[in-house]
Amino acid sequence: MTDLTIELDGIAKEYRGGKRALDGLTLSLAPGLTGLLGPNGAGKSSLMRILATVTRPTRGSYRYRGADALDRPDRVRRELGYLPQDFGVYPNLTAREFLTYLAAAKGLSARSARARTDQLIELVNLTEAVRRPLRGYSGGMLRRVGIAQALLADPRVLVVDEPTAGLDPEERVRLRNLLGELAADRIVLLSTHIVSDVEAAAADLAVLAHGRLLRRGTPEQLLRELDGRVWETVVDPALVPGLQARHLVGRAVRTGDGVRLRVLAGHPPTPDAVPAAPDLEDAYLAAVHGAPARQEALR
Ligand SMILES: Nc1ncnc2c1ncn2[C@@H]1O[C@H](COP(=O)(O)OP(=O)(O)OP(=O)(O)O)[C@@H](O)[C@H]1O
Repeated sequence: MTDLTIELDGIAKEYRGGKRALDGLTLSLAPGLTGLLGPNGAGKSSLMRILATVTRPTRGSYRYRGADALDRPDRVRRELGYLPQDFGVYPNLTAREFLTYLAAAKGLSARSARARTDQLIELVNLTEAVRRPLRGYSGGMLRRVGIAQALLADPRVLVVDEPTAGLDPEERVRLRNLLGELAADRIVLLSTHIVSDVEAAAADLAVLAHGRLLRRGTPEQLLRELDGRVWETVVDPALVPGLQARHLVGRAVRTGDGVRLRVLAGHPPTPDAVPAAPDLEDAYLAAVHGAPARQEALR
């Protein structure tokens, strides 16, 4: 069988009215969990809709398992599960009714629809809630229903758009773990604008902003780019705007004697600044706001 790969090359997406959501994006994906990180409006949903063949790019090529996916979207659809950001359910149906209905709509026979639905309900841990109408489900439970529907046809690729939005911390962790497990033998692409969503689970990160891929690599690679460039300093609140004008300033925490800031800079931003170990929040900030990475890291 052909290797499970996705290759996007020079993908651009312009919407009517001239809005350019993607601007020459090149990205390849292999089995495992890839975290697609980017601020609101970065183009994440546009990219995911293109992958799911819901929309076509204005330019560029999309290959799935080596074959042209834009020519034959049906081949991709058969093997790709997609959870859109605005996934809606029928509130009066139970999870089992809803999933069985969708399975039938996908062409599964009644018997395999029932069997697959039961299997997925167990996989996403909704067994106890399965007899209750969806209107009573929490945000996290509804996302798990969404993941289950994306898995109905046992896809090789799973594309999930901001699945952790609106979830409480416990639900986030559970969903991340589930996606991590599913990525053992699938391509899983998870978009988010929250670094901690992908910090623990994704060994592969892609940072997108303004329709462009700004960084790609393992968390360790992204962190290494910032070695020696992250500082912590405690300053009087009145000095914060001045520092922000000169440097990229990350997290700020009020302390008894001022504000503790993380600052990204090539030299100590204040006389008493101390070096700090870079974390992924810093790396994300640096990527999105264009702090210069060390030259060798960019090659
Ligand atoms: N159907 C559309 N028509 C016109 N503009 C669009 C359309 N869909 C998205 N856009 C615009 O394209 C840009 C990228 O949007 P997209 O939804 O892909 O980004 P995103 O990273 O998913 O952001 P968010 O997290 O806010 O959804 C935004 O400026 C958005 O307003």
